[in-house]
Amino acid sequence: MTNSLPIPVIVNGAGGKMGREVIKAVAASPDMTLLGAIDHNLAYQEQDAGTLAGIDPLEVPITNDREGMLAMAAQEKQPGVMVDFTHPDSVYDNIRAAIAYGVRPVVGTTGLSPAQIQDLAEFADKASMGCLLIPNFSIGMVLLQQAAIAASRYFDHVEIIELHHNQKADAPSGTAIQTAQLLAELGKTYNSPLVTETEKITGARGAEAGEGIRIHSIRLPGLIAHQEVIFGAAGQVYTLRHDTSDRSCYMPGVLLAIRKVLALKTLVYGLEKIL
Ligand SMILES: NC(=O)C1=CN([C@@H]2O[C@H](COP(=O)(O)OP(=O)(O)OC[C@H]3O[C@@H](n4cnc5c(N)ncnc54)[C@H](OP(=O)(O)O)[C@@H]3O)[C@@H](O)[C@H]2O)C=CC1
Ligand SMILES: O=C(O)C1=N[C@H](C(=O)O)C[C@H](O)C1
Repeated sequence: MTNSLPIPVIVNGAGGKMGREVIKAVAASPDMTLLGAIDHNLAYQEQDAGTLAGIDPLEVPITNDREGMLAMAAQEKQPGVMVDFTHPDSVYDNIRAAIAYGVRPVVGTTGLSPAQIQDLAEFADKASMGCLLIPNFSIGMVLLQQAAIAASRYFDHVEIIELHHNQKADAPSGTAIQTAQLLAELGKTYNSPLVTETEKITGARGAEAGEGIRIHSIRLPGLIAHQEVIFGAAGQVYTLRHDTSDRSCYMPGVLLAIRKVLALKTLVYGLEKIL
């Protein structure tokens, strides 16, 4: 039996689809306490985070005062964690602010550029602080990516299709970009063209994500988050597919990341690195 204090957690983007799930998951975790809930949407100000998430009140009012909340976390006996599910436009500033206050970021928000990630890695290094950037918190997606890496030894042709709800701000998805990176890092070039291709409508062949890998993004109401990695070779097609039917699938990964980030001293990218 351990008598260590619960991990103080701040949720940024608390009123959003993922923020509400995280509030429920943190509230149900005995080794964590919800210290604060941030959201810039004025409609949520002062609302109780628990009530908004659909559980019992937690006596944590939602605020848009990020600096005040981080300053409060910096006063805690235990190092705090900020879970960020906000927006591609704000996540970079949120991460820098958290690190500056000694609060460890666990980041699900996608859309950071490679230059921003590099800059944040240097910032975390200088501060000797852990920071987790996780494009996808579901175990199923890690397994799909591992299967794709295994398949790439035998297939030279691959394309990625990602399908999401139509409220998603960034395209392609962070997961699709990471999947393409994992395949590109294996040191081969895919999809050598057999003919000279002409796009009659720009974008018809998707976006080139490096080493010949193409990503196609679909946005429709009715979808949550889905990805296919399709390999082709003479006479056969091998399709890997992951479907999200409920955002609760991300929560075991989020809780694991909150626990793991405290022991890190650098920025780490990808759930597979902490499993
Ligand atoms: N890594 C993973 O496993 C997953 C990652 N995601 C990513 O997480 C992010 C959020 O997704 P989702 O919850 O669906 O999005 P939502 O739009 O449902 O939620 C985001 C919330 O954050 C608020 N917000 C936006 N900007 C700020 C800011 N600067 N400060 C504080 N609050 C802010 C929004 O308010 P308002 O609406 O008023 O702008 C909204 O309430 C996206 O980048 C998405 O791709 C999503 C699912 C899984
Ligand atoms: O916006 C979403 O919903 C999701 N975003 C992440 C991404 O961009 O990869 C993770 C998951 O696909 C859900």
